[in-house]
Amino acid sequence: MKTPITEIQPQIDAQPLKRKNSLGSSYPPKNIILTTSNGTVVANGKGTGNVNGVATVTVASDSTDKNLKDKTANGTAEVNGNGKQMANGNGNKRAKAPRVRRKKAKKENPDATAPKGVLLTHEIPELLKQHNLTMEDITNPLNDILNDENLKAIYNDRLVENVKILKYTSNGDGLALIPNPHQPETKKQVVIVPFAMPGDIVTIKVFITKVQYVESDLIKITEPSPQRHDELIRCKYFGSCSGCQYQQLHYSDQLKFKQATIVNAYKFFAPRLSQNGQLPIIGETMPSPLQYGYRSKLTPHYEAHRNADATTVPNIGFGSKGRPQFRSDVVPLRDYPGSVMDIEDCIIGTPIIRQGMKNERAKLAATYKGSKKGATILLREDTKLVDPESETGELLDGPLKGSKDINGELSVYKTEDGKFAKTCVTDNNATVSENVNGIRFDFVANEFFQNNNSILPSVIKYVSDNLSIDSSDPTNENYLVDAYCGSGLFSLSIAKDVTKSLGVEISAKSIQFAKLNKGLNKITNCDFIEGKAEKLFSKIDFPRDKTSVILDPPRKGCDEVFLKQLSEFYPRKIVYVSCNVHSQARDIEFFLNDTENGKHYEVESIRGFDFFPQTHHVEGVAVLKRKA
Ligand SMILES: C[S@@+](CC[C@H](N)C(=O)[O-])C[C@H]1O[C@@H](n2cnc3c(N)ncnc32)[C@H](O)[C@@H]1O
Repeated sequence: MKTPITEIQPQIDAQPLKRKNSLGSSYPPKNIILTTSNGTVVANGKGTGNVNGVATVTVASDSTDKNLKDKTANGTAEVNGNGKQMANGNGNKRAKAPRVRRKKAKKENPDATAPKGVLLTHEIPELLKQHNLTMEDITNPLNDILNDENLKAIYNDRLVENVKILKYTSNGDGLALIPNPHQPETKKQVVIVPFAMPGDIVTIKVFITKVQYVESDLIKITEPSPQRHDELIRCKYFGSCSGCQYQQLHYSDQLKFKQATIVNAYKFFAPRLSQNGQLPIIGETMPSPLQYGYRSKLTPHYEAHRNADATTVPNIGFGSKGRPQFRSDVVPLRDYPGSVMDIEDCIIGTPIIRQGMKNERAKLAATYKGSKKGATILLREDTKLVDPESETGELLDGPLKGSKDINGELSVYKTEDGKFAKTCVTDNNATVSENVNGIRFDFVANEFFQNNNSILPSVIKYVSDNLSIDSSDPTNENYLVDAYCGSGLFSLSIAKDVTKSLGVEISAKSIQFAKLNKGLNKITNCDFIEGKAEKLFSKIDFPRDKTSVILDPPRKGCDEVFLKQLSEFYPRKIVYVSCNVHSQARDIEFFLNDTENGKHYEVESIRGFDFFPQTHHVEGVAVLKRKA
């Protein structure tokens, strides 16, 4: 039996309380806490409800709320201004508010120069500016959505038609504006649509809401962009596999979009240089000689089975990007639990890497007995020089090793010119070789080495041409500093034109191989030291006016300590090679504006190199020279 209400103080409205969400509209909250005879007093679990007064009520002794029942039998409970409840009955026990945890959205705090960081700090604000919108106009009430199933249903899992894709993100995803489903008249949402491109009009399915944007799957292209040429798509996994974004584009358009990525990177991350007219026009992107069949390393993987005893061979391949459907009529995708797609072949891989993938998949299928763990399979090309003098095709760089086919035969690919024999190595710790311009580079299979051999000769030539090394007169002295040198690619490639070079690299293994490669190629004028790039400056005794510097840092770029020391050293020329044009732009902005000698430099040129055709990636090469 319910105990009757003894008192309701006038401060509180006995009408059902409604919670206001941050969009300003009311809807019934989930947690009904107290029941009165004249109405329902409602507050949410954490007591953040819209309760403006204090209510003292007798709590039903048969309340279904266990907390209240236990703690406040025969007593009264107060709802204070914050919606918190306190018992003050004769048991003198204070009832705790029911513990209903409110879900809180996780804060997204990515590195500013990573794709998500670029999206949040630059691409979305720019889009809003171009469409006269404020951040408030597109902000989603994520905390409310997470705590309310009705609201969640309104926001997520919905089809939106006639979405016009406005631009590409730096990650190669389409970006658009759509009406906010809860307040379509007044508010909008920024939506990310992988595989859609600027100019497409599409149907999408929104599947998740974040504070500043929503993510969606591309369902249908109702009106293709004039630049879209789906007939160019060569891979049956394109449009679901997360590896490629640009297969539907003519190659010349891929290069243009990559040029635009660099333009944006400098606009976003070098605003002072941009505004002061201190940047050159971004050059055309240098094409890759091979647009498919170029990748000398792939790392397909598989996930652990949810049921550890299951012996079904898992999907082996690459991650899928959502669950798009726009190509489902072309490629019926095998149902894949988890996010890894079953990929039999990857056509951006070199011939021997593709063969290795086939071999390793077959091997796993034949031997798989269930596993609690997933794994990554390394597929790395190993290139051995064939002795041009030998009629039997003897090798010069040691024996062949690597992935075998199902008959146990080592798979070998011989290049058409007969110069090289290639295998696919799967052992992470094996030593492999690569040959660039006749120079042999050995390195450990899972350590860094550039992945597109076909473009390396033109990259090395471009870097070398821009170092201002004048080797026409042998009495000229030219010095080279190779920061982040890996296993010596640039130093050793340019060694013949310089008096002396010094490379620095943090990976002990890579340095060990840089030294070995120097010996293998009978090069004597290159030194290598292991350590952080800053360590370099205490070791350099090269004359600064005759020294050029190559920088080729990892994605995060250089740190400020290094850039300050570089500026103090004051070399005649700097060529900055980067796989992340955003951190490159940030570093160049810092170097020119915020280091001691930065003001004495100018940016001579910036252009991209297409190391990864069919994908959004672009390598940037920027050249800095001293003004005098
Ligand atoms: C993009 S790779 C370039 C390697 C080489 N230039 C090449 O083309 O083969 C970047 C290299 O920087 C190295 N590295 C990362 N952080 C470093 C640091 N603080 N100081 C020196 N080297 C670093 C990595 O080990 C990696 O080999």
